[in-house]
Formats: sequence, C-alpha cells, structure tokens
Amino acid sequence: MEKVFHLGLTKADLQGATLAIVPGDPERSKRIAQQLDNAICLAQTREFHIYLATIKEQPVVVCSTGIGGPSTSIAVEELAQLGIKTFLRIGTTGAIQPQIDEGDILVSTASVRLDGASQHFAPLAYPAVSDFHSTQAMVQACEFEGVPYHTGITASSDTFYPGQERYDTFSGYVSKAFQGSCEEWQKLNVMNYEMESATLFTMCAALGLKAACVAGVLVNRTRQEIPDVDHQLVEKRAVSVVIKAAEILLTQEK
Ligand SMILES: O=P(O)(O)O[C@H]1O[C@H](CO)[C@@H](O)[C@H]1O
Ligand SMILES: O=c1cc[nH]c(=O)[nH]1
Repeated sequence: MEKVFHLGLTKADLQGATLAIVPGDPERSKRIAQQLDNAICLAQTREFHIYLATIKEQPVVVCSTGIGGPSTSIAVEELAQLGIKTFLRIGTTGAIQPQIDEGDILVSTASVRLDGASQHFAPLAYPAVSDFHSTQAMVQACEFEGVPYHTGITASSDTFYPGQERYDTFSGYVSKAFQGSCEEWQKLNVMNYEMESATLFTMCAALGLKAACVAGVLVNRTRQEIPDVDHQLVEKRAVSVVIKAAEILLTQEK
C-alpha cells in the first residue's frame, strides 16, 4: 500500500491497530503515548503527531487532529484508510451550564453541527451522534476513575470566538447569526463548546466508523471567560478516562 497523503504512513506501520485516541493538541499526543506501553513516534507532520503504542498488548494509535473540523477530517479519513475503526477524541472544553465545574469531565452523546466540514459528509439533517458502545466505555471509564462527569450534547463550532459567542475579542463584535446563540444552547440543555466533535461524529457515523468524545472543562462561561485552572491537571483527568475507555473497548474486542 502507498503512503497516505498527509500522515505519510502505510497500513503496515500501524501493526493491525483498529483503535485510535485522537487529541486536538499535538503535544498532548506525546503526553498520552508516554502513559501507554511500548510507545514509538511514527510521524510528526503539520498538526498530526502520531504514535503507536500498546494497551494490554494490543496495538493502539495516538494521533493529534489539530484544531477544527478540516484537519480532523483528514486525520480520520487517512487513519481509516490505514485500518482504524474506532476514534476516541480527548479534548478540552468550555462549559455553558452553571452546574458544571472546572475540572469536570464531559462525555458528548451528540453534537450541534456549528462546523462546516461535517456538511461535506452528510446534510445538516443528519445527526452528529456518537457511537453508543464507545460512549458507554467512556462513561464506564469515568466511573472507574471516580471523576466527576456529565453526559449530554456539545456545541461544536468552527470558530473559537464568534461561533462560541465570545465578546472579549479584538472587535468585540459577534455576527448576527451567533448573537444570542449561547443563551439558546443553554436553554436547549447543551453542556459545552468545543471544535471537533461535530465533524468527527458525523463523518464516523456516515462512513460506518465509531467515535466517542471526552473533554476536560477548562472554564465555565457562566462565571468567567479566561480559565484559571491548571490545564495539565484537567488534561490528566481526561487522559486517564480515554486510556481506560480504550482498554475497556480493546478488552471487549478480544
Ligand atoms: O484541547 P483540544 O483537543 O484542542 O480541544 C479544544 O481546544 C481547542 C480550542 O482551544 C479546540 O481544538 C477545542 O475543541
Ligand atoms: O471555551 C472553550 C474552551 C476550550 N475549547 C473550546 O473550544 N472552547
């Protein structure tokens, strides 16, 4: 098999792995891989930092997606070409419901499609829904790790500022389409904002792949805009959940 376009890898490089842990941040890829067994770096190209490791002697890939839907869609497409069938996203997020605390873990059951990339895979009427069993494994992992967690709907936006209705910006202006949108999502029981799950869920559901998403809360937007929590501590908690979820799914597969 030829190397895939961006990741520059062949199927043989993945040694039969069918599950990938997909953080946004490239540096997070390394920090996750360091917690697994037998980790080796396969490639670092653009935003895609790719590691092969094992969990309970089964191969697993860790590959960063970068920020947003377009680069996520490339990572997922090319990993799927290489044999990956299950994608576990681990991200950071901003909560918009008052009962959610900084440091809590959010497991997304579905996403509001505020992205553009997902529309290249299926029309807007198609749901951005997570895979039930992979999401169940995320929940089991939260229970096992004893972390505070919530399940529900995530708003997944192409932009960090206007699409998440942020006014603490250079211009202070949010285009009319997004004015009042945060309040609407709050009233519709949306838990949080992030930037990749809509693309991930839609394309995986449409292509017959499996996806789940867990995120650590950096900030609660009902109280403040700029985080004051320790990012590494929040990340550590979410990473422990995704690694346990991967272990649960790989053990079920055996
Ligand atoms: O921490 P990651 O995985 O990058 O996730 C979140 O953080 C980034 C924005 O700061 C977006 O990618 C958003 O989805
Ligand atoms: O508020 C936030 C925090 C992290 N990531 C986002 O996309 N939004």
